[in-house]
Amino acid sequence: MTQSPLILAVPSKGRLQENAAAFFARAGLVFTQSRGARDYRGTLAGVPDVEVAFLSASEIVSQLSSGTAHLGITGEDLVREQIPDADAAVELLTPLGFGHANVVVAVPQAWIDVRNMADLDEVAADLRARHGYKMRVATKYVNLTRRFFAEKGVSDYRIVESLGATEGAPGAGSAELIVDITTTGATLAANALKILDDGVMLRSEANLVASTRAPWTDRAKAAATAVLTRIAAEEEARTSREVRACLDPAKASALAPLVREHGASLPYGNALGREIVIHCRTATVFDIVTALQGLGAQDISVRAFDYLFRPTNALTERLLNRIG
Ligand SMILES: Nc1ncnc2c1ncn2[C@@H]1O[C@H](COP(=O)(O)OP(=O)(O)OP(=O)(O)O)[C@@H](O)[C@H]1O
Ligand SMILES: O=P(O)(O)OC[C@H]1O[C@H](OP(=O)(O)OP(=O)(O)O)[C@H](O)[C@@H]1O
Ligand SMILES: [Mg+2]
Repeated sequence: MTQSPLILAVPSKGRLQENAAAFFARAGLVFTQSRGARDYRGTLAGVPDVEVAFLSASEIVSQLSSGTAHLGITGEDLVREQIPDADAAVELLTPLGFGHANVVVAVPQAWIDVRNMADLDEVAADLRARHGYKMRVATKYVNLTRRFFAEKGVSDYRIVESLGATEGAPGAGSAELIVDITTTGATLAANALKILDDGVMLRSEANLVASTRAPWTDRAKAAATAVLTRIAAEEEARTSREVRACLDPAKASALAPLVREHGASLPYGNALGREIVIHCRTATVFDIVTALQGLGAQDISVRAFDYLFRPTNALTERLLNRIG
């Protein structure tokens, strides 16, 4: 029996598409897509055993949850909303630094006395007494809303499921308040809504997510390791620098403590000759240069890398720890 390949789910539209494609490109992972009318499938150039599925952010969550896809990029908001037992079904391998958005509770700005979740109890009681109906919350984040409102002890409300333009609901009279995602706040402001002081339910961003339920064959594991190793090597490169210098061998004994003090390393060992090579975090470069100058080092150079492959990386370890 042939072992199934790795299914990598990538956003094909919407807010995450461009950034996700750029993220893979940075890691030298290039899609070769055969995007015919119905064939939203592709491969990764030069990485065997990977099948790329181009899907919407929300479909990616469904496929990770069911185990149809092994790895995917999607928003944490959707993971938390769509998967009841998210921590069992998926592993968030790493946040990606894009797709930032907060899931928030927002009410009309005109409600000047309503500032926090506790104030909603009064609103609910008032609506009931004066108009005889339950306070209505418009949202597509039904599960997140139920969980958050329960935590805050607000129970006298009903959810009006919204499929889009949620911010318009209070103005249209179909709900009193909303739960939705916001980034700049422009849409909330345009609809004269304000976020409650304790109304930030989740700070979300795009994540690289692994499914624990997908068929992790040896073939899929090997392909995932190849992909994650490249991603990790790009990140390691971006956050690291190489410092080279010419140092009097008589000063070599001062190198190990210098490197230790700055959390750096001597990847090729301590100086035998005069040339020394240090790998360090970007932020520590100039402190290290100064320290080397203090030792009388000369012709100090600092270089960036394209890729830096370490013997192990946190991404692959995280995945293998989880899927065994
Ligand atoms: N304004 C935003 N800025 C940055 N990221 C956002 C923003 N809105 C949403 N996102 C992130 O992108 C994910 C997908 O949103 P997107 O708008 O692409 O699709 P959607 O609206 O959920 O679905 P559909 O494309 O089917 O309408 C969201 O769940 C969230 O994680
Ligand atoms: O705080 P802001 O920067 O104004 O962004 C928030 C808006 O962005 C998203 O909608 P999107 O444009 O993705 O349209 P959608 O409702 O069709 O998802 C979200 O649903 C908000 O409506
Ligand atoms: Mg959207």
